[in-house]
Amino acid sequence: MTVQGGRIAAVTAPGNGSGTGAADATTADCDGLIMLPALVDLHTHLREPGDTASETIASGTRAAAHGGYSDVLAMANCVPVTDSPERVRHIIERAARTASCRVHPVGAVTKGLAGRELAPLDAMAAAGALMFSDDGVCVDDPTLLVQALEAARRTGTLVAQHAQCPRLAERGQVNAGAAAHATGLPPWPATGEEAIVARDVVLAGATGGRLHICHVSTAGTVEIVRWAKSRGWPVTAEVTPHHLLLTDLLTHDTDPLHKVNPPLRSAEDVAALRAALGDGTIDAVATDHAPHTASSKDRHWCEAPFGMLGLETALPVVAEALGAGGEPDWGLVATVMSAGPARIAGLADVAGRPLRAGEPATFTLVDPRADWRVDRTESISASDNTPFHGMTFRHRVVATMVEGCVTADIDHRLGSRRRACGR
Ligand SMILES: NC(=O)N[C@@H](CC(=O)O)C(=O)O
Ligand SMILES: [Zn+2]
Ligand SMILES: [Zn+2]
Repeated sequence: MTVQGGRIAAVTAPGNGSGTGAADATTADCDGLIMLPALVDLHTHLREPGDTASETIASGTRAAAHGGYSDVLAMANCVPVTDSPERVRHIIERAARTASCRVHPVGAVTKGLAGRELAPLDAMAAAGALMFSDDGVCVDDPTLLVQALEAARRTGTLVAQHAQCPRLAERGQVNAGAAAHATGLPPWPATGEEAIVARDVVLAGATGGRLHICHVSTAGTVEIVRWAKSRGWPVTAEVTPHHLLLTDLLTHDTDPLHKVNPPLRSAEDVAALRAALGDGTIDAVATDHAPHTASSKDRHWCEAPFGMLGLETALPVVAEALGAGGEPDWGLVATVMSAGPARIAGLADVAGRPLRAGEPATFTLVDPRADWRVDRTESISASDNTPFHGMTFRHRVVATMVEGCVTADIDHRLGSRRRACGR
């Protein structure tokens, strides 16, 4: 491939020379690597402002670039909450100065994520918010959700719901069933997710406002989303890499590294989630990258916060989950990690583009023979709460380019462009 002026100038077949040879073009030896459109994450927690000990826009987006991402949507549960046009603009301005990938703020649905009063959604959309979510908590009041969905329809945005019924999952810590029995910890039942999703898809259908379901974790939710889509309702859904690979068996050890919302579920749920990605019921993989400091995670399970890292390991984990130890369907991976999320966020003009001449040079390179052993001490994120520590993955992201600028390059294959871009 040849890149010029931030765009793909020519695509050459493997082993077929290096393109145009123009003086200002850069070529790199990528033989044996897989090239994908750079990834788009609908669900990242960057923690800035508020909790910069666990992550900053700079550290989180560096982790994103090393994970193959060109774009992340930054969730609103910062301190202060992203619940005003000023807060949206503040994040856009901070990202312009410090980020290694494009950052798109998510606006809160309710002021302070308190679930009582609608935030100024129209003004936040005008300021650049692409999506609205109270993620971390559920928008429990259906009248507020209806108003938010109406605002989403008016502004061409969408509402992402953290589906967790506050009453049904009130004290929930681990998946209901075997994990709750083995650990003695309070159960977090599938109904706590499914009851909210069933209600909300009806509201999306009634209002015509686009609804996105965050981190789907159960086979029952998959069925509800499938039903909603069959009715033509404006519903999309995401699944996390960890819910595609890990099961609730891991939580039996009560290591808070395995504590996440929603909880890790059963092997049957994992199988249903994989199948739903394959048949299009689930539209996207989203990391729900949730950094937490070592001191906050190094506590008894019940006192530790929910959440795990995701950006740096997402691609290898998804490749493993979908490829069963071999090569996954890379077309499917590109759809669910790049083009699909770009379309949902309204970024399809700039992200998730096909890799052909004339398109932006925005791609990621994957080594399919890396046998990469994840080591939490090498985390690029400011936190290291990965549940994949010590696991070996066949694939590894080795470089990322966004509009011709190198944003990650672990083997220095694309080195010359980094200097040209001043990053
Ligand atoms: N997923 C989590 O377990 N935690 C997230 C919040 C969320 O996504 O619900 C966080 O912000 O830490
Ligand atoms: Zn959530
Ligand atoms: Zn989240």
